[in-house]
Amino acid sequence: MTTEDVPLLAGEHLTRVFGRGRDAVRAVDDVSLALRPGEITTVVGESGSGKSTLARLLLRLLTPTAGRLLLDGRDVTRTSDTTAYWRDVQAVFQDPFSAFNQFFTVRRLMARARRLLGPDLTDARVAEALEQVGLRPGDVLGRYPHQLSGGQRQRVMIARALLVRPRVLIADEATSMLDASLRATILNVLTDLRAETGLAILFITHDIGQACYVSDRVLVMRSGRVVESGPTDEVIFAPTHEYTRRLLADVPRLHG
Ligand SMILES: Nc1ncnc2c1ncn2[C@@H]1O[C@H](COP(=O)(O)OP(=O)(O)OP(=O)(O)O)[C@@H](O)[C@H]1O
Repeated sequence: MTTEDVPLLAGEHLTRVFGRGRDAVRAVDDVSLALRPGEITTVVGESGSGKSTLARLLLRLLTPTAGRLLLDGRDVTRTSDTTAYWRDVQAVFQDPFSAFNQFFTVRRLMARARRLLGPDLTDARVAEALEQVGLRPGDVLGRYPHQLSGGQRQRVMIARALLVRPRVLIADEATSMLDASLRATILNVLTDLRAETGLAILFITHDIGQACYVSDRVLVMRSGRVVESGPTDEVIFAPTHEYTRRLLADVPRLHG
């Protein structure tokens, strides 16, 4: 294998079981995936299919029951240095309002990255991250979360993740709480980032319509397993699995 073939971040046979014996749930069951620079990979599946558990495994917030996590081909499944890992792999979650401390201004929220960045966290770097997501620093830095729109809050979240200049961004239902037009804005922010920074993005959603809009590759999850995966065009326009067809049937405008 040449270095170019080595994925930026790869999960190999990742499995996570919760509980024991008859109550055991295989939330993620033998899932393999590879994230590459400048590519958006979407994981799609219904509620309970294991998407968030997979995200938490990839973020090293959970340890897999089996399987490995490789960063640049290096096994990082059980390395102790999560701080270094989180400089490379960052995340944005569903509800930006609950994730923020309501009593902190945007300036102070952004300053929390100091834990990972130390003195590298400069005003210029904060401004750069906000500009990358289309926000004007002067407009938002002094504001509290409730003084921002839902779309602005989600963009602040993305900016905060970008502060460390990660190479991988995991967006777990990052657009689900937003209405259709704001959702499109955030999806555009993600596609622009991919183009400008070569970021590898894992986009997690229950909505296969969104997968179609942004991604290069799609993995369809059901009951912890990947039932179908491949380039977006193939999965969306020539699905081979009955479950994928069912998900697509709920998006009439794609096939109508
Ligand atoms: N900490 C936990 N303890 C026990 N079971 C869990 C835990 N976390 C998740 N599960 C179970 O694992 C399965 C997958 O859950 P997960 O949250 O990963 O699915 P999801 O696809 O992200 O769903 P949603 O879209 O509703 O968030 C579910 O059956 C869930 O009940």
